[in-house]
Amino acid sequence: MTDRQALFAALKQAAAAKPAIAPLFEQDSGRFASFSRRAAGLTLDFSKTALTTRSLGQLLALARACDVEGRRDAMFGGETINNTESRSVLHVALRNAPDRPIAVDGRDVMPEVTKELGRVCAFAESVRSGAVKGSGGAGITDVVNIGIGGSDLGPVMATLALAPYHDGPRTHFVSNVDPAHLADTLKSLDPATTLFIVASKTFTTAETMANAQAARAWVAKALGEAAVKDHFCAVSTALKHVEAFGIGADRMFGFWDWVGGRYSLWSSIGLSIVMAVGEANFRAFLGGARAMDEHFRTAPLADNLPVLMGLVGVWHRNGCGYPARAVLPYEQRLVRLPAYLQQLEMESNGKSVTRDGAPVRWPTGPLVWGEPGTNGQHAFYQLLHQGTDVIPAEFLVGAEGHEPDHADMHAMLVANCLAQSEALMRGRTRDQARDQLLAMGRSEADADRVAPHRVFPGDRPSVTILYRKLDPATLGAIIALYEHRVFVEAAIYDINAYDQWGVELGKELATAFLPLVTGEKADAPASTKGLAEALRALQG
Ligand SMILES: O=P(O)(O)OC[C@H]1O[C@H](O)[C@H](O)[C@@H](O)[C@@H]1O
Repeated sequence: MTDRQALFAALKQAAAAKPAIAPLFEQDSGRFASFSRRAAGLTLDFSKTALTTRSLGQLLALARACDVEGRRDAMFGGETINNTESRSVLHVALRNAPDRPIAVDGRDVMPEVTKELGRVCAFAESVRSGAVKGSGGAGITDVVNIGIGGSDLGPVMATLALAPYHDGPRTHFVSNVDPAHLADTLKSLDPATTLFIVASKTFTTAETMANAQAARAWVAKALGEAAVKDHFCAVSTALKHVEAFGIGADRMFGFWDWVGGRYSLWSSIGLSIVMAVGEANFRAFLGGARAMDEHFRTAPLADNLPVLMGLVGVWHRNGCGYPARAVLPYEQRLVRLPAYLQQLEMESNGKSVTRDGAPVRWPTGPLVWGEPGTNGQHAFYQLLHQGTDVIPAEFLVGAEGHEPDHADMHAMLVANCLAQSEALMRGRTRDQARDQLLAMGRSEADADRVAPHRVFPGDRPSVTILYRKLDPATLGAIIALYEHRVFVEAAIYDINAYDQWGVELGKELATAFLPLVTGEKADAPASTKGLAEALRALQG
């Protein structure tokens, strides 16, 4: 058995003796080349970390000891690696070449995957062309995806990311059970030209069902009950529930229990994406992910982008003890990437027991958060540069934008991205701060007083992901890179990344507390009763 505790202890030891990052570039002029790798149109630069050839070697040995390759092959081979739900984990099948079989329980899933993708694309294209009409004969101008979690975040993130490729109906997303979300969305829509996609793997999620019923009532009120069938379609694994809602099998698009919710945007859950950007772009998106899958499956560990990104994550979390990481896309259209990654990474690797149910004895997934640059620079970067915690940063930036008339602004964007990783690493000493103040004409006394506030400790690590342009294939490769990075970290932590029992307790209590909130029931735990009573007292 792998003695992970000993391996993590050794990693901590190595991290305790880690060198300062900036001088590593002085000692080795080839550091960028040695500590960056390219695949599937992406370049991963991890040279601005404290990793050395030696500590990287140690991390690669850790990956081997934890059998990352064996686990990876088990996933691609359709084995039941989600052991608490007894399921395979096969989002990779959704973008696999149709002629390469992947078997679950001895049966090739590729024919059904290919067929369902064909149905999704055909339906989306007929909505886009105007062939699918509303009940009154008008074409569809607006599509509203009703879903939450994995049935929302992926499509939201991807449709925003691919805005330059939109040539279909406008897409909207309603997720929150707060009725404000639906109300604000419907305000500008015409029921006669609106199509709702009810997206839910289980078709039992309370928020989604409440929003779907409210949307259904909105359509029925405006157009009559008979119109509902023309204004709804569904994406789910639960045909019976979909039929009970009143959506026919021809308007239901399926997927399978071996697709986790947070890994599902490649499946029929991507219907809203196809509506927005069309079949060819969606297939290019799948193609980008497929290229990353091929790379992850076949490249040696030392050249393997998801493996290296996972190892950098483990180095920072378990070696250096950093509690969080920031995702900082210098790409406005990736505005929802951090939220998407929060679900992908934190719902997958926010676990405290090993696959066998024993308490883990090492930290698992970190807190993930972020915002696009340059906006974040004018908000929270202060803490990244001068706060008391070191928070490794992950920058993403493209060589080109989609606005050729504004290449000058794109150049500013890129310069800011490069400046931030350099500033985090380089820092500024007290003497440098003092000299700068003197050069600005401040008195010696003033310079002495202010200099400590202008010190940047530096030596703060980052990785940078570079790409040519955020096109569909590139987005696919980026998302697949992050998915496999989660996989690598989970393999090293020996946890099951594919269940999410931690979301259950709150849901159970919400159901139990509803009568308390509506005033039908008075007894409740003392800790909650006071809040419920105070809220009721505040009601107008
Ligand atoms: O797609 P659904 O079945 O409606 O599930 C939507 C979401 O809800 C759950 O609470 C899970 O935490 C998520 O992993 C899931 O994506």
